[in-house]
Amino acid sequence: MSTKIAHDSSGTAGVQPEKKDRRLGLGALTALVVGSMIGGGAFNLAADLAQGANAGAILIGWVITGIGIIALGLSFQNLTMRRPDLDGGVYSYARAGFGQFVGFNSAWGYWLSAWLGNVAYATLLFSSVGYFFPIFEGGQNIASIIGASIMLWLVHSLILRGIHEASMINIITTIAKLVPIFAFITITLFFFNLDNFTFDFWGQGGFSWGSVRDQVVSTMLVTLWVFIGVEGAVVLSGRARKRSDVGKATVIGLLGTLIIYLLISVMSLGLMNPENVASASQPAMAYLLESAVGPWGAMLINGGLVISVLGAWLGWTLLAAEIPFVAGKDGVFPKWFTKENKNNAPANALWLTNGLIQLFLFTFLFSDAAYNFAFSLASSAILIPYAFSAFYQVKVAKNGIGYNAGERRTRDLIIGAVASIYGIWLIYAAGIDYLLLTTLLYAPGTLLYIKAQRENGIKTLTKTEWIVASILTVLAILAVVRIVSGNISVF
Ligand SMILES: NC(=[NH2+])NCCC[C@H](N)C(=O)O
Repeated sequence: MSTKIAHDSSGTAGVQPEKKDRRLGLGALTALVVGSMIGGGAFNLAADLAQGANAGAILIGWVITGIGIIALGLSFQNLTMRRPDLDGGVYSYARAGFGQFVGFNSAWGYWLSAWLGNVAYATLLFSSVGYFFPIFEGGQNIASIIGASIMLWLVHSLILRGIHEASMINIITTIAKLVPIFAFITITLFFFNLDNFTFDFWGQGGFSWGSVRDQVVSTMLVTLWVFIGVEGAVVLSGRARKRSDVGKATVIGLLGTLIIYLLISVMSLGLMNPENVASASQPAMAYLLESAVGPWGAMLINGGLVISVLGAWLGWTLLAAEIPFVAGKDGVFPKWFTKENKNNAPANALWLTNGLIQLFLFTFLFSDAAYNFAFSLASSAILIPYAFSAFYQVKVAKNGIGYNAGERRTRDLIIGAVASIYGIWLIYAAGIDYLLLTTLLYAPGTLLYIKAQRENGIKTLTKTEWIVASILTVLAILAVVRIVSGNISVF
């Protein structure tokens, strides 16, 4: 993954700093865009989808996600073009369009999602390591927590020393993830059994609107999770050698990723019936391939996963520290977050981020589906920054912000509208429980916002800010009540 947030320390990177002006052809660019979205989610995708849905609903889920994500991706691309001055990443659109408080919450949500995603990566990583070293089996036992903690602080110290993502690391991890995934798709093609795929196609023995709707809804946080990173992927398209390739690379990259995900889920359901896919051990892709070709299949996938997730972990840690750092510089987060060490690493932001990850690693002990829980939270948390970016796209197109006089804007308006509808639909689909949990994570943010505003010389919240903050707090309390009373099963 990669982002447009440029940290002003590129000259001091410990590992080859990436050249800013490296231009790419369409092929290389597409690989980069695809590779930046695929991290770990792909490797357990089939099981995560099959847990709540059968083939028919899964296909519908992909159609909705495809339309929504492409609209969102194109919105990000358009916003990059119309507002080149906003280089703080995703949250800066929310702020430009809807003010400081919305900007703050978008940065907060994006940050939450970034590190919660790494919690998910930790358990996924160790479930794969557990294939080779059974002591870690399952990826969420005490050994895995210790292993993940060591990894966490290793990455931490590397970043404190000033390491950046190097293009070499990107190339290696991109190959390491794409080769096993393509191998999986190609091999399972030969084992595809239409009877498996059509088995109980609509679930519950036949089609019914209510059941299919519920199934589709159940896939939405999963399909979103695997597309997180789309905002950074789009920015990569800007590195096209030819100007005309920028838009093409975005669409081809997004469609390519969609097709890969679609094939992973379809091929898995062709291999065995939905119940068996759903109950495959984590990471499902490894065990599905093993069932077809024997142990080397699992080795290939698990090996690829380990490299892929390590790369993504590093990338998302850099980003997770970068978000509050940049927001701090913009006065949206407290100044505390802007502290750098002598290697120009955002030290305070990094310590807080990794400290929280460490804390959340302990939840593995109480959880029986740690990976699922963590990525669902990461997906829910990112809804605010994504939705407000989509809303801003509508605003930009409607008011002609950054457009030449007389330039046509209808297409962009439609794209923004579709992305906005997708965003709102996701909020509905996330379900009340995840929304309540998310408010629990958003509510404490308000305290930081108040601090940041004080530093800006603004002593009181505005009336709207009070109202929103109060609603958040009430919902957060409700979340706690429901957790304590056992109505939301967190673990
Ligand atoms: N650490 C994170 N926040 N990762 C989010 C990116 C998830 C990515 N799309 C994946 O499938 O793995």
